Amino acid sequence: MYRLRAKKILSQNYLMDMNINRKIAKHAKVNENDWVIEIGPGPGGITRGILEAGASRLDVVEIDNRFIPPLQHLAEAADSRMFIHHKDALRTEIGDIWKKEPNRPSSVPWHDSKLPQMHVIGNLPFNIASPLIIKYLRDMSYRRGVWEYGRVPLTLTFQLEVAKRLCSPIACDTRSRISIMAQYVAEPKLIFQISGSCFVPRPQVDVGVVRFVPRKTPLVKTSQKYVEKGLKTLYPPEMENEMADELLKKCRIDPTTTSIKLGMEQFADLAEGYNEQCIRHPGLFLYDYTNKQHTLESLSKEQYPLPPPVPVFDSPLDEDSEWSLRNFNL
Ligand SMILES: C[S@@+](CC[C@H](N)C(=O)[O-])C[C@H]1O[C@@H](n2cnc3c(N)ncnc32)[C@H](O)[C@@H]1O
Repeated sequence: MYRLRAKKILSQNYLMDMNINRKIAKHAKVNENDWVIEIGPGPGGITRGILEAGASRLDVVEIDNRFIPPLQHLAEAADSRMFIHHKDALRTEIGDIWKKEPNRPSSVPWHDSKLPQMHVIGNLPFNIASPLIIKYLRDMSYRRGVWEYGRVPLTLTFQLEVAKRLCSPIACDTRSRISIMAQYVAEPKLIFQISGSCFVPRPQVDVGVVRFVPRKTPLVKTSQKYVEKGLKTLYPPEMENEMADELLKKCRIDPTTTSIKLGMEQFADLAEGYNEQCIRHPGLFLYDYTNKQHTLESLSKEQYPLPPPVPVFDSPLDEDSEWSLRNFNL
């Protein structure tokens, strides 16, 4: 009706099959009276699926002005349930969309088994999928944005290879840093796959739909102590000041910040920097501050005094991810 063509620069691959659009809404577990934010609605296929599932409010964030008229058309038919935000999702704080809405569903404490009646859903453009998921995982770990309201589930599409990495179990060659970043704060599940042939135009890859349910408590325990204090326990007393200081400087982390304030990318930097120190100081990797008998010298004579090599996978994520370890000259 609107004679729209896909723009390659916006990675537009539309899902025109309403059975799949309904399936996404169903597997995202959208129920009557839920509130939903959809990222990148495009011509509105999934949008219809969400409205049909009975969402009582749907906010869509779309960057391409060509889609605004058809979305308005849909909004008119949706009995005041749908609101359009003509914006760039990467620059939009989605938590602000509902901030001033007095009738929004009740917030649910993070430790509660129940989830809030809210969802974030999107068939994302592949070129914004990586930065957006990093942003949302970070917001989840800080419990900010929509995650201020509780453990709001997030259902997003990714190219299948990335979806597999996000959900990868251990000891699998799909396991990568993004698996840890996602699984530390959420339980991501690859809920179903969509063949590339279901999209218009057809992308070169298949697609995985991933549902992230935030964990009640992150798996990595954090404390309110200064981060420097915790780091020092990684080293024998004679080198703790120098090594902790070096690591924090390289990662550009304030020593008096608390570990709860560190984002996942800073944890990744610390892990990588510590690994590098362990390679420079054989035996350090085996050091355990609770075992006072061990010295660095005795540990360096053990059979495996160095950390195991870090496996390297070619990943499209490595190229554009903002948390690459630029600080280190390894
Ligand atoms: C892969 S298409 C999917 C469209 C629709 N959801 C579907 O399934 O048919 C991605 C959509 O996201 C939109 N988009 C791209 N970059 C965006 C951004 N930064 N913020 C918001 N929307 C964006 C595109 O204009 C396009 O409509």
